[in-house]
Amino acid sequence: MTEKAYSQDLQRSGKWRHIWRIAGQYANCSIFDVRDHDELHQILSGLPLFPFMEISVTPLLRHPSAIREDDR
Ligand SMILES: O=C(O)C[C@H]1C=CC(=O)O1
Repeated sequence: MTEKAYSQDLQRSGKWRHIWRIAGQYANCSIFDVRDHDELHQILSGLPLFPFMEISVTPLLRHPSAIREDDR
């Protein structure tokens, strides 16, 4: 499976909620909706380019001042 197909399948499933290109870089900023660290690791390590990637992970949670009920 290609990187694009793998990513788009996960986007359709709702696990990979956002993918944004970082302007001026071959890099992206993505938001995943996962159960736990283990699920995130399984998803990231399944990327065909995983062995060549530099990934940093920042856990996020809903902000108490957020006004939208559903950020999807
Ligand atoms: O282009 C990228 O940012 C790398 C990679 C991540 C998802 C995808 O479709 O390609």
